[in-house]
Amino acid sequence: TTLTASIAGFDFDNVLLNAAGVYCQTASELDQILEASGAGSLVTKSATPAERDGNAGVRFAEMPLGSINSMGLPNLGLDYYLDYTITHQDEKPLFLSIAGLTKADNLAMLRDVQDSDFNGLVELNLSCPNVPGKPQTAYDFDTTREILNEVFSFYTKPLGVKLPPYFDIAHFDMIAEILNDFPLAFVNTINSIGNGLVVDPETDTVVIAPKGGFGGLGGEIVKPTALANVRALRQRLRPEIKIIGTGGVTNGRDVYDHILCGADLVSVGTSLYFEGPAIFERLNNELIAIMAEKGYNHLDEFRGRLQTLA
Ligand SMILES: O=C(O)c1[nH]c(=O)[nH]c(=O)c1Cl
Repeated sequence: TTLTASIAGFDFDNVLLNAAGVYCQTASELDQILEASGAGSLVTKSATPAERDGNAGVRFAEMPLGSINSMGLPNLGLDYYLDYTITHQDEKPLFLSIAGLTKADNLAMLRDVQDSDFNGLVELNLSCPNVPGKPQTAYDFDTTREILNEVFSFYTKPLGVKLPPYFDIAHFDMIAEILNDFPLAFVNTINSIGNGLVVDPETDTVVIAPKGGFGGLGGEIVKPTALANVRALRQRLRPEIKIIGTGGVTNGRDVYDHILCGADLVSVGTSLYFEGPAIFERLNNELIAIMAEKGYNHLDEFRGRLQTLA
């Protein structure tokens, strides 16, 4: 059974990696993903130009069927993650995630990466829901087109975007129309479902401190939305734009479902947070078992082959 996939000429020897933000804040965490058997790649915590503390107070909580977070983009700054990825980029194809708070910050960071020795893939995060006062960029279609226009006026290395979930067929059409106009290597869908609210039944309070308890949802609970976004974008995007499926992966069947909906790579967030990097080997083994049951030897035999009903 081969679990290979490729994006922008990079060959991945298996389809799994971490979701940006999970297990990827420090070199120590990143090393654990890099060395984890079953992880084909890694992505760094979304970087801003300078180091950030992020939001104050309790900012992550487990809930039934998933997690809620309002981290607020805590990160060690672009140079830290650029150093890490340049150091390790010959070991596996790597993703560097960036999330500027302004268009100017995104463009400045991309100029730095363009001029650096990093030759891996950049994931431009247009979907952070947790910076107070900042909207999720990719819900603003005009701004998204404007940013991509400026990015591709100078950036020539492989680049993809991390998208928020969309919930309206018209919005799938609109974002795909924009993305198809650009030489994107991939899209990663979905980011957390923004601004959910969880109540602690013991205390009648919210469970995280920032923003009055509103935070991004991840885990099992988001799987149907994640699969819908993977499927809808696969149906609409040019085939050259690959898809990283993220959201709701807890077992091999979830990985299989993301691929069936069209994903080329599959990333794991909430479950990785709770289980640790050993999850990658488990997920790969479970995926291989499902493929064996179905007589598949390669992902190409079922990628994107979700059937509709007559
Ligand atoms: O609060 C965060 O740091 C965060 N949290 C998320 O769930 N998605 C993101 O893209 C980011 Cl940047």
